[in-house]
Amino acid sequence: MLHSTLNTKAQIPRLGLGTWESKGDDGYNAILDAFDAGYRSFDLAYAYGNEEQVGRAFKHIFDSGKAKREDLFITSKLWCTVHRPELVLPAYQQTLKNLQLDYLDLYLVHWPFAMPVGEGDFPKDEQGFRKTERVPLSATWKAMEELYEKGLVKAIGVSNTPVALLYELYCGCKIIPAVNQVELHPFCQQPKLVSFCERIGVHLTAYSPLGRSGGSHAEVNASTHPVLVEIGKKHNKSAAQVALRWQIQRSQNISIIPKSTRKERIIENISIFDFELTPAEMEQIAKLDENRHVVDAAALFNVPIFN
Ligand SMILES: NC(=O)C1=CN([C@@H]2O[C@H](COP(=O)(O)OP(=O)(O)OC[C@H]3O[C@@H](n4cnc5c(N)ncnc54)[C@H](OP(=O)(O)O)[C@@H]3O)[C@@H](O)[C@H]2O)C=CC1
Ligand SMILES: O=C1CO[C@H](CO)[C@@H](O)[C@@H]1O
Repeated sequence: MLHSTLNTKAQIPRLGLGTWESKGDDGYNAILDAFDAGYRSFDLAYAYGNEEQVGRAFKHIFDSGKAKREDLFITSKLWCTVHRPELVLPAYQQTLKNLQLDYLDLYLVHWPFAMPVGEGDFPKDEQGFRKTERVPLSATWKAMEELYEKGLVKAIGVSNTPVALLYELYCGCKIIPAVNQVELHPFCQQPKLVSFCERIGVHLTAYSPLGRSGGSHAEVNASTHPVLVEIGKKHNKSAAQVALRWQIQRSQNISIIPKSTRKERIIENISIFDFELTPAEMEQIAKLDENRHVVDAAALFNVPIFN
């Protein structure tokens, strides 16, 4: 497995397993199937509501003697309802407990917006948007820095953080985020964010790298797009594999976390390290960018700072 080096000097695998909507037995089995297929990085979040079964799957792997904790790179995320600084350490400890782990390799602030505590995980305002609360990202970040400085977590980072907010944080913080996890796929390439993160040494993890495979937006389906299908035919690979390989070649500073709970796709998605796209093919894919997001932050939070 290829790795990128984070600004903490830790090595992050270029490919990991996404787990949003990996629920119940499917979620449990996906972790085991991915481990057997060679995945060593796993992207989790409190908000995915599956920490219990994911944690059981890790325990099974460790108990079987097939891997030690240090062989895996495990990421999870601080949810929006616990951004108040005094809630960050308890939230981290709760996640560790749910996952039956002693530490995380990477803990991310899931969104740069806070939501009020005590009203459930997804409080809504009268208009149906996620209800926000005024907690500055810098205050939450200070509490994240404390986790890192106490040695409780190996690296800290952010997610869904656009250039302006990231720059503000970067200028004022003690510990520069190791990672910004954002939406990146052929139809949403975010070139300015990619080059800015490279410049300031913040690694990018590409979420929804298949454009959710048309899950919620049929028009951004990386597993059926004709240009990707055609390129794939030349390499005897699927369109999904071409979309994933493109990100591996696009920048050394990007890792990808495709999600699947189907064993054959879990294997398909990691089988991208035995072929190479030509410069002309890379160029063809670069032209597919439409800045089309499947996760629309403004629609979720009613905070139009993104596009
Ligand atoms: N930080 C954040 O705010 C966010 C983080 N994420 C993270 O990123 C991960 C990946 O993103 P996600 O939104 O899940 O979307 P992906 O782009 O990874 O697409 C997942 C969808 O594609 C299908 N799929 C997977 N592999 C293939 C394939 N080879 N061919 C065809 N279809 C395929 C899956 O179905 P099936 O399972 O049936 O195979 C699933 O419906 C998430 O799971 C999560 O961990 C995602 C969104 C936001
Ligand atoms: O991580 C996530 C998975 O997808 C959700 C729905 O689009 C996002 O809101 C969330 O940030």
